Amino acid sequence: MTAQEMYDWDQTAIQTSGLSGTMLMENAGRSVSREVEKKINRQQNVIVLIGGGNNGGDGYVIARTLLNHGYRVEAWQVVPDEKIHGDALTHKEIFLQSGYVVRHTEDVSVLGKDMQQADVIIDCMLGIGIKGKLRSPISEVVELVNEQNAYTISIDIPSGVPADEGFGEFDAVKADETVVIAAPKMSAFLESTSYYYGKWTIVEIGLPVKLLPNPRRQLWTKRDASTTVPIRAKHSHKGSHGKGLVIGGSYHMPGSIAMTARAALRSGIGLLSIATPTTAIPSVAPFLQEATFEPLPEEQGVMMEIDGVDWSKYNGTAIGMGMGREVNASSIFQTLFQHAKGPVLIDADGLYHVKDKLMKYADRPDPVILTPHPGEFAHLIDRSIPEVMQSPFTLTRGFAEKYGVYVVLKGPATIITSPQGDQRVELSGNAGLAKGGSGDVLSGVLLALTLQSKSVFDALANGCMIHGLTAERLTENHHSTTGLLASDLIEGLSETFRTFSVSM
Ligand SMILES: NC(=O)C1=CN([C@@H]2O[C@H](COP(=O)(O)OP(=O)(O)OC[C@H]3O[C@@H](n4cnc5c(N)ncnc54)[C@H](O)[C@@H]3O)[C@@H](O)[C@H]2O)[C@@H](O)CC1
Ligand SMILES: [K+]
Repeated sequence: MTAQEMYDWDQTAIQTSGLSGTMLMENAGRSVSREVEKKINRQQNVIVLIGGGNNGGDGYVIARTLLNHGYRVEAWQVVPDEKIHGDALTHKEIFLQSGYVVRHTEDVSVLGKDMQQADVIIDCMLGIGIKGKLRSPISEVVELVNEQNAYTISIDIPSGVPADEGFGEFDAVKADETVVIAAPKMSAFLESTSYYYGKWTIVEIGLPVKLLPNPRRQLWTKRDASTTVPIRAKHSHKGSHGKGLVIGGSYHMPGSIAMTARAALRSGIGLLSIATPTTAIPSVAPFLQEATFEPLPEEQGVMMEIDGVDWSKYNGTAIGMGMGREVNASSIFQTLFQHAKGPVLIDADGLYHVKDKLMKYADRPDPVILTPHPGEFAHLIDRSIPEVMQSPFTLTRGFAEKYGVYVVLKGPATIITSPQGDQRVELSGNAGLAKGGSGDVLSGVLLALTLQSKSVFDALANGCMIHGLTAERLTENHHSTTGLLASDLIEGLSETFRTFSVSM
């Protein structure tokens, strides 16, 4: 969610449900404490750092709850008294009237000395209300926190991190973990900000789900996948699972198309054919006994055209992997969009070629799916990679709506956007995927699932999850993130599918 969506949810709840701000703050503090108590023990010295807004108010509830439960806690208010007001002031008073002591000092170095004795720091200085550069004294305290060895748990957001996307430079607490209140904010998913969160978990604080504003963004979970990954019917035949065509490869680059094809086969596609230059076939064929071939006319090892393909045989296509940049793209994409039936997935070199052709073709009745990494997406929209990384949600939504396409923006948090602008974020995977070939594998998984699912959107989210979970599982067992190869992923897919459904 964005900060504004959070405030709207909060306000609607308070105005219409009868819940008050102080009740929600009590709930938040208690839910967070329950989570924090899993990580700390009563011998440890805990410091709660309290700022001037409602994040600080949560801090007062957390400090009181932990003290009531017998933990060793010091509550440090890091802003002057006049900054504390509203619900936060109410909870400060409850804290004091419970017989507990608030510490504050004009001199940050006194707090610094105290922090050196701390085993755990709970950071409740700033949440979604941060505006602009950090001001004193919080700026100094943030610096101090980051110098300590203490285990740091931030509440809602590591203090200093902006809630929303679109921000550049900032200073912030580097948390070991973050307990997120009610719903993850956009910055939990961006490469430049997610690092500050450490590991994060979400706590529920009693905001009525029915009053949730619809952000049209959803975190895709295993539970979502388990109800939507296609189940193979007992009496199905090969034709019911899709007849896919993958177009790509070249004499010098035959491997990527082979990986896409093999991944599609391992993801349950019914029939698969590979359209690739004639001279590339001998090097690809031995890995793909289950596939058939559409030999393409070529010049110097790259495909020239795809006019000879028998389109009536296929109901879905993936194009681009290893096709090279020297091809006659205009002719190839014209033929493709004129004749290909069913979904068309465009990846890798295909994305390079399709840039100025999208306007013309995206109004086809069947879905078009683009699967760029940030570099490829930056090229597509004429922006820099840092700009893409700073605002991936807004930029992909704008693009998908403009061209009427699905976009799968790949990364540690993969963002999947529908032509209507609905978005899903998928978080599985690890550094083992940051290698050549893993994108080719993903394309194959996505093509196969798209042809077997009722919903393209579900297929894309599930495909990303299965791909990522496979990497996680393989690196837990035999492999390392260093040594994991894209081809290992393909062989690992089968096992991942087993975990998802009984008869897939
Ligand atoms: N439904 C909700 O949204 C709920 C939110 N709660 C908490 O409330 C937080 C939001 O509260 P607020 O809106 O009061 O915002 P914050 O508590 O995040 O911050 C506002 C305070 O920070 C100061 N500040 C802003 N920018 C600063 C900067 N650059 N340097 C130094 N100080 C700065 C402001 O002067 C103000 O005192 C959430 O993050 C969450 O922790 C909970 O209390 C429960 C309910
Ligand atoms: K915080």
